[in-house]
This record gives sequence, C-alpha cells and structure tokens, in this order.
Amino acid sequence: MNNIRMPKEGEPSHSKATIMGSNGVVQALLTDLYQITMAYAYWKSEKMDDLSVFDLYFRKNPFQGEFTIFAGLEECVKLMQSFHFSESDIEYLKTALPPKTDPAFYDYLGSLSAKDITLSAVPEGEVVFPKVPLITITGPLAVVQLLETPLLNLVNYASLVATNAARFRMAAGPETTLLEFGLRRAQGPDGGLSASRYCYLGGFDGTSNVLAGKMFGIPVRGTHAHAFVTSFINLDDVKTRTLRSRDDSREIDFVDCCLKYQKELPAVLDFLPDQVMEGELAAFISYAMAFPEGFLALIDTYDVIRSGLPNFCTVAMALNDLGYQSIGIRLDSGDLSYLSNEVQAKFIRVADRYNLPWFKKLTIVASNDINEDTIHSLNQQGHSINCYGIGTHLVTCQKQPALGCVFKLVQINNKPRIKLSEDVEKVTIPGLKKVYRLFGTDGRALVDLLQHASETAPKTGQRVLCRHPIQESKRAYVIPASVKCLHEIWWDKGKVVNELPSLTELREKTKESLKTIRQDHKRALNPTPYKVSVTSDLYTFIHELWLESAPIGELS
Ligand SMILES: Nc1ncnc2c1ncn2[C@@H]1O[C@H](COP(=O)(O)OP(=O)(O)OP(=O)(O)O)[C@@H](O)[C@H]1O
Ligand SMILES: O=P(O)(O)OC[C@H]1O[C@H](OP(=O)(O)OP(=O)(O)O)[C@H](O)[C@@H]1O
Ligand SMILES: O=C(O)c1cccnc1
Ligand SMILES: [Mg+2]
Repeated sequence: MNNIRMPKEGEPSHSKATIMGSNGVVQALLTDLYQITMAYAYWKSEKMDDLSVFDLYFRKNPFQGEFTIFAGLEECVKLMQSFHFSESDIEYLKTALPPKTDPAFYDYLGSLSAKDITLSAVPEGEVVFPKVPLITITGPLAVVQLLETPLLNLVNYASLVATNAARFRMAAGPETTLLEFGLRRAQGPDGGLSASRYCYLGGFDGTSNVLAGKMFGIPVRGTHAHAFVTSFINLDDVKTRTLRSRDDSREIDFVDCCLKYQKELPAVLDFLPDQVMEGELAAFISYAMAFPEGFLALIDTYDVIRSGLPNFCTVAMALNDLGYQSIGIRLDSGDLSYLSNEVQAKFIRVADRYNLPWFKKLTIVASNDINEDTIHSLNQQGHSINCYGIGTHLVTCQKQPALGCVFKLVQINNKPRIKLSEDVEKVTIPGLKKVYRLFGTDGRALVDLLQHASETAPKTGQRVLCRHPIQESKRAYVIPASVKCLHEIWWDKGKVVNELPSLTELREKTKESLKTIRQDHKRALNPTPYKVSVTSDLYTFIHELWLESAPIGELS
C-alpha cells in the first residue's frame, strides 16, 4: 500500500550498521585542497606525526533557537574505517599538486589510514549546545588535518536538518504525523538522501523518498499528485468498473455505487451535484480501485468544498459498502486552517448520518510550502490537520541554510593551543577536555561543564563552580543531582569500539534527549540560552594562555 497510514508498531524494519553503509561519495579525497597542501608542508617539516587534538563544535545554535541535535556521527565513524588514498586518488593528486612535489610524499599519502586516530564524541541524537566539542579527534597532525573537511561536511548538514525536523516536531506536537516530502527540492541527490535520514532521526514519521526507505529502513509514505486528477476527464476514463468486497464475498459495479452516493450525499453535505468535477470523481474512483484499503485523495485540484470533498466522501462511502475504510484527504492550497476545519465538520456530518465513527478520524494531510512558523500560526488559529507533508522548508533549511561547525586545533604534542580573535566568542578553548552535563533533581539539564581532561569529574551532590568561559562576572555554583560524561570513544586503534545505534534507536534517543531540556530553552520565540561553562581551573588556564598569546600593543 502506498497511501498514508500510521506507522505500525515496530516499524521500520531496520537492521543495524550493515545497511546504513556509508555514502560512496564520502572518501579521503572529499576534502579541501588546502588540507592536502598542509599535509605536504607538515610532512616536509617533519611535523606530520605530531600528536594533535582537534575539537569539532559550533558557536551558535541554528534557526534563532537555543538547542541543536547532534547528527552525522555514524558516517564520521565509517569514514575512519574507509579512510585511505587509493592508487587512482594518488595519480589524480599528482596532477593537482605542483610538479616539484617530492614523489616520496605520494608514498606517504598512500600509506595513510585512520589506525592511529582516536575519535571521541557526544552520542548521535543528543541535544547539544555552542562551544561544546561534539567530536574530539586525537592523532597524527597530518591525518587529522585531512579529516577536517569531510567531518565538518558530515556533521553540519546532518545536525542542521535534524534540528529543523525536531523543531517542526515540537511545533506540530507529538500526535501529528509528519512526512518529509523534500526530495524534489533538496540540494541534489545526496542532499535529498541525507535530509530523509536525518529528518527521521529528528522526529519525522516517514518520507516520500523511496531510496531512503530502502537504504535506511525509513517508512515510506505518500498520496498522489494533481496530475493524477487532471489526467481524468470524465467517467468514461474509468475502464474497469467492478470491485470486489474486502472479504472477497462479492463484486459490485463500483462506479454505479459511487453514483448512488453522489445522489444521496448532497442532503448531508450541502453540495450541488452539477458542480462536482466528473474527471476528479473518475480519478478518485480509479485510485480507490487501485488502493481500496488505502484510499487517500488530494481534494484541492478544482474546488475543495464544492467538488473535492464531495467526491472523496462519495467514493469513501462506496468503499465502505464493500467493507473498506478510507484513509483521508490531502489539502495542498488555500487557507489550511479554514479548509481543514470545514473538511472535519463535513466528516462529522457523514459519520453521524451513517453511524460510522471512523469517518470522524480520517486523516487530513496538509502540504504546500509549510514552515515552522506556519505550523505555529495554524495552531493559534485552530485547525483539524493531523498530518503534514513538508518539503522545501524542511530539507533546504530555508530559515538558516548552514550550521557553522568548525574544527580547531586545541593541543599539539601535549601543549594546549589557543586561537585568538577580535570576536571573543571565537577564541578557542584550549587543551584536551572532558565535557559533563549536570542535571537537577527534576532530571532536567542545568549546565554543560568543560574541564581539563586531567581534572576530577564533578560528583553528584557536590557543589561545583561553573564559570562562563569568557565573562569573568558570570558564574554559578551548581549542586548536580546527577552527572553525565557527554563524550564516548567510538573509534580507537583502527577499530570501531562502541556500538553504533540503528536509525530507529537514534530517533528515540533524540526524543529522550529533548525531554531533558527545559521548555524555555526549546520555545520558538526568544528562547533562554542554555549555559555552557568551564571549571575554575580551565577558566584561569584559558585566560593565562590568552594573555601569553596576545602581544601587548604600544601607543605612540
Ligand atoms: N491559515 C493559514 N495560516 C497561515 N498560513 C497559511 C494558512 N493556510 C495556508 N498557509 C500558507 O500560506 C501559503 C499560501 O500559498 P500561496 O499563496 O501559494 O497560495 P495557494 O493557496 O497555494 O494557492 P495556489 O496553490 O492555488 O496558487 C502557503 O505557504 C501555506 O502553507
Ligand atoms: O510545498 P513543499 O513543502 O515543498 O512540499 C512538497 C510539495 O511538493 C508537491 O507539489 P509541488 O510543490 O511540486 O507542486 P505544487 O506547488 O503545484 O503543489 C506537493 O504538492 C507539495 O506542495
Ligand atoms: O506523496 C505525496 O503526496 C507527495 C510526495 C512528494 C511531494 N509532494 C507530495
Ligand atoms: Mg508547492
């Protein structure tokens, strides 16, 4: 069945890592040229094996929000598994780098792998905040440098679109079905596939993208388009007229049955039979005969109230005579609040007149350029929509098309490094760190705390001073009711060392993680920023290194 239905318990039938195999485009050459030129210069200066630590993090939450969903980690770990330069990669690089490049560099490149890399990261699907290292990579400088671009590429869009999806989910509420319809508008084929995958992770229920269904086990859902309706001119276009009942006991002339209801229903629905479009009725009959168990009709091709809705009810009642319950309708234009309420009111009339309670619960799908604000506005106005089909705004993240994750060197050969900036928010937090999330007694997250890797972990019930990393006066004592170390190691010594959850598990994780975040951090309008802080020791250390690294100016 291809029509919309609620996902069944246990769907999708998704198996772990094997079918989620990394995208073939993700490979060592999917990097910026400057990573390779830097690798050459590191190699020439014999720095390539310096033990480096890089943090991947973002500085600002997207969509004027105060939270982000971390996504893309599985693909990052898979990149570690596959990272190497093939012979043909190296042949190509010989043409791209200057002719005087030392040929021994190519032998070095050919020998590289991620076997000496350690990747620690926040679990995928966790809610995360600015400045917190989402991923920390430790390993030989040249290799880690080469990983910068693909890692950022894998995390930025995945996290952005997962966050967007989570925001749509929060706007729509937990009971509304959310379907991703974005493939046609996505940024290319890979953008489309990633969108489907990470929108599901962020809380969508299904996708229209069939390849994403096959690759990732996401439930595939869909209705039909206006073309299907406009391709039928009149009832002569219905070639087969008979349909068997659901229990297979009888066969009737389905078109005649529909015409019987077309005569009967005006008394219930107040429509004029001569105003309904015959071609639309023919289209609905044909679709219903193809999918009698899953009939859902797009009713806005001509006129929702005068034609689409009466035609749907006509066909749905005829199907009911044969024991089939229809699924519902889709609206793709007009005032979605008004129209959905009108449709629901008419469904109630039919339900009451024919004593068919399920008619009150038919699915009302709304689509057409829907964004987060539209959903909030519809909620305010009142509506009867119980399913949204969302494409363009969701997958292109039109409200904010990029997340600004960066990848910064924080330590080299055990020496912490700092990158200064005129913009204090851009100053890096030096050194190998640990990240803890401190929770209150209500189970809600209070603050994230960064500290030196060597400091002892904060303890439940013990007061800890949490300082703003930059602003001296901003600090607070926190007594956590519980403490969680946010990072886990996923890749070490050439092996995946942690179980990679299935996509369904990641979706669940996202939902659970969001529950631990206070509502005021998640609200759509002017949300409260969540606090990300550092320990006193780390604060002092940052500021000492800052002063050490900033030359003193002279006024003359
Ligand atoms: N009640 C509503 N409140 C706020 N926004 C709405 C409401 N109903 C629909 N919208 C949004 O308003 C926009 C209307 O789109 P548009 O101006 O293209 O008209 P349309 O109804 O699609 O017309 P058509 O497709 O027939 O040209 C869409 O983005 C839709 O999501
Ligand atoms: O509006 P979106 O959020 O992107 O959702 C997907 C859209 O794609 C389909 O039609 P399409 O936009 O191709 O044509 P239409 O505008 O004429 O309906 C569908 O009817 C939706 O309107
Ligand atoms: O199935 C649908 O209704 C659908 C799929 C993609 C885009 N718009 C609508
Ligand atoms: Mg459209």
